[in-house]
Amino acid sequence: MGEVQEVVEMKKGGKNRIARCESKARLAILELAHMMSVPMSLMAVINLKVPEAIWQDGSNTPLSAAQILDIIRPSGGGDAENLQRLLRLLSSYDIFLEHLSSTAQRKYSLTDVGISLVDDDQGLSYAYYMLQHHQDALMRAWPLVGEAVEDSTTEPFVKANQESAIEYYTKRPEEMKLIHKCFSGISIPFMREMLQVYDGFQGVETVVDVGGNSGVSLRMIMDKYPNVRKGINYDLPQMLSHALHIPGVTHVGGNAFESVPPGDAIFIRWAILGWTDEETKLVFQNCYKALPEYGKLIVCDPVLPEQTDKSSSTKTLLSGDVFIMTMHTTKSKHRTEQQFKQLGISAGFPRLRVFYTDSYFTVLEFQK
Ligand SMILES: C[S@@+](CC[C@H](N)C(=O)[O-])C[C@H]1O[C@@H](n2cnc3c(N)ncnc32)[C@H](O)[C@@H]1O
Repeated sequence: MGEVQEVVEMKKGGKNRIARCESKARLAILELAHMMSVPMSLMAVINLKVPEAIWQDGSNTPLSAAQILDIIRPSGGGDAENLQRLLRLLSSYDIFLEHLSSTAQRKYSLTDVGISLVDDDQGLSYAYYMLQHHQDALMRAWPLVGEAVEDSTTEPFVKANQESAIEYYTKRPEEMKLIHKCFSGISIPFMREMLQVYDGFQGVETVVDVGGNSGVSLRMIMDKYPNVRKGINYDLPQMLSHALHIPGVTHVGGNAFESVPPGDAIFIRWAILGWTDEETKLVFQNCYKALPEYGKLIVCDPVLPEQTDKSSSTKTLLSGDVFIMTMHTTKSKHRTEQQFKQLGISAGFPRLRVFYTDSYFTVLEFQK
């Protein structure tokens, strides 16, 4: 049998189909099957405070697993060989940089990705996003993801935990604290970068941040734009417990599905993904009512590409979409630019300008 004929037979499902499956395809499946080792190992090194042990206030000196163990367990104990196994795996995912000596001794420093896990001077880092995404309640919901297909009336999180995420976390202040740290840890670096390139807050006096949480985005907007003299941080009452004291900012508890306070510009960052199309339309209509003529609704949300390619940004956006389907309502979602445009039009916003300022979040400016 010729080679082409063999491939045709294989694709048709001949009896030796699996045996003849290309080695690249077999490897791809094994990589996916082992994928869980990656986030779990990353969680382990974060919990063991390995990034801080290597970072040491910026020295980032390469250390062996045994040296790291001496720092994280000063009273002794621990298994250096097993720690090294985690470090090797995570080096292959660009968290650590492996330094292999001629005597086969391995040492590890942090890459840029690894450095993003170390707390900054405000006590924030990307580690909290990682920790929050693997909290126990979420880990209980993951095995039920397929049920979002079979019965989309109840989200997997509720099936696993018998209550919605907001009800669950409101009762657990320690876990809620982690969520707030996760939000700020993600939002501050994004806002810093966005404010360098997006100037849509010029000439605006009052900004309402819908779903603003701690108010940290408003603080950064007002620091950069002194013309914004009044900020209203509008969030669900139970989410305002960690609101910051910021001169010029009033924290208002309320539900955007019911109403939105008036302002010259309304900002909604990283909240729409948690809403269904109907809920988003409702909030957009409330924003439309709350804005003056030519007022702006400025949205920052993940925006899906139309084409499904294999880039890491597409993979991250699509895996985030499945996360939201599992943990929020099954019909909350990441959207394409076209879907956002249609939602804007359905609520009365005729114009949309899109600014791709970051590889994950996009700025969408709807004008009344
Ligand atoms: C992922 S967090 C983002 C927080 C903040 N905007 C940021 O970028 O860090 C989403 C926020 O939207 C708020 N939110 C969700 N639904 C809301 C609603 N119906 N009305 C007001 N706020 C809401 C949540 O309480 C939460 O604080």
